Amino acid sequence: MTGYSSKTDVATANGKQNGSGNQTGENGTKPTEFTPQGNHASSENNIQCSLTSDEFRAVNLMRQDMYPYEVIQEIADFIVKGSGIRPKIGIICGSGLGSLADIIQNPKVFDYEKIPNFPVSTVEGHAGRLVVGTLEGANVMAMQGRFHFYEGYPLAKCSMPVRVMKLCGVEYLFATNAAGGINPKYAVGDIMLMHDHVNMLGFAGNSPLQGPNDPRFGPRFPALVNSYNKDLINKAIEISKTMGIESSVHVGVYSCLGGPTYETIAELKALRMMGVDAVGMSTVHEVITARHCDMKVFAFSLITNKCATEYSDKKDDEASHDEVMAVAKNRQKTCCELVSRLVAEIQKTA
Ligand SMILES: O=P(O)(O)O[C@@H]1C[C@H](O)[C@@H](CO)O1
Ligand code: HPA
Repeated sequence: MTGYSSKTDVATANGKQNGSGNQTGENGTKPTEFTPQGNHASSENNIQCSLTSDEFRAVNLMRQDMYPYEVIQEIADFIVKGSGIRPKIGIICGSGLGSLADIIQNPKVFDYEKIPNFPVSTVEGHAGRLVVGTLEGANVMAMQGRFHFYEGYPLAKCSMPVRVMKLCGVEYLFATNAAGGINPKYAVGDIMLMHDHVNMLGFAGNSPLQGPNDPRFGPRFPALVNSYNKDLINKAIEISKTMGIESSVHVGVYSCLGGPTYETIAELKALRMMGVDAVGMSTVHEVITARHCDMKVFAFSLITNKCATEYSDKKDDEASHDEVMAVAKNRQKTCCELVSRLVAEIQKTA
C-alpha cells in the first residue's frame, strides 16, 4: 500500500473526509438508473428485447455497479445510527455459516431489503441480514449472506459492503467461505486459513476495482502481497491448538471461480498445478476491496467437499450445494469458536 495511509487518505469512520475528488459520484449521490421507454425492438439488426420496462429496470439495478463514495457513506451512516454501534470487526459469513452472526450479543439486525441501496441475497444459506452488536466485548458487524458474481451482480457490487464496513469504522475483515478441497491432504470438515489467493476472475479481466478509482478509498494500483494478515493467521493457529483441532487446520491458497457451476476435472487439475488448495466462488474480490482501503484481513475456508482430480464414474465425486450446506451446519460450532476466540485476541491487544 505504498504512498497510501488510511489515516490520511481515506474518510475516517467518524465521517471526516480528507481525500480529494470523487471520480465516481460527480453526477449525484444516487446510483445511476437507466430508464428505458418500454419494450425494445431493433428492426435494423433484428434484435428483440422482450423485457418490460419494470423488468429492464430490475435487471439494470442488479447490474448497477457504480457506488459513489457518498452513497456508501449514506449506507454506513444508516447502519451506525440505526445500531448505535461503530463496529471494529466485520465478518462475512460463508455458505451455511450464518451462525457466525447468531453468536453476536445485543444484536441489531438489518434486513438487506431495508438498507437503502443494498443488494439482496438470492442464494440458499445466505439469509440476507446485517447483524451489528458485540462479540467478546468487541463491536462487530456481520453479513449473514454475501453477494456472488454468479447471482448476476458485478464484482464491485459483490464487494460494495466491504466499503460500507470501512466507512462504519471496521478495521478488520474476517471473510469466511465454503470451499472444495483440492489439496489431497484436506478432508471434509477441515479448515483452511487463507494465506494467499489466485484470482481467476482477475485473470479474465474482472476486478471489483475496475472503473474510475476514488482515492478516498485507496490507491489506483494497490499491492496484494501480504494481503492476509500473518499475525492473525498465527493467532488462529495457536487458537486451533488450544481447541485441539490443529490437525484439521491448514494454511493454504484459495481460488475463486465465477460459478455457479462446480469445476470440471480438467479445471481442478489445472488449479492444483497452479498451487491452489481450495476452490470456491467468493471472498477474493472482498479481500481485494478490503486491502484497497487498508483493512486487515483474516479469511478461512471450511472444506465442505473433496474435489475429484481424477476421472471416474463415482457419483460421490459430484459436488452439491446440499452437501456444502450440510457440512457447514455440522462444523458451524467449531467455526464460531475459532472466530470468537480470534476476536477475543484482537480485543485483548486493542
Ligand atoms: O459464499 P460461499 O463462498 O461460502 O459459497 C460457496 C460458493 C457457492 O456460493 C456455494 C456453492 O455450494 O457455496
Ligand atoms: N467448488 C466451488 N465452490 C464451492 C465448492 C467447490 O467444490 N464447494 C463449496 N463451494
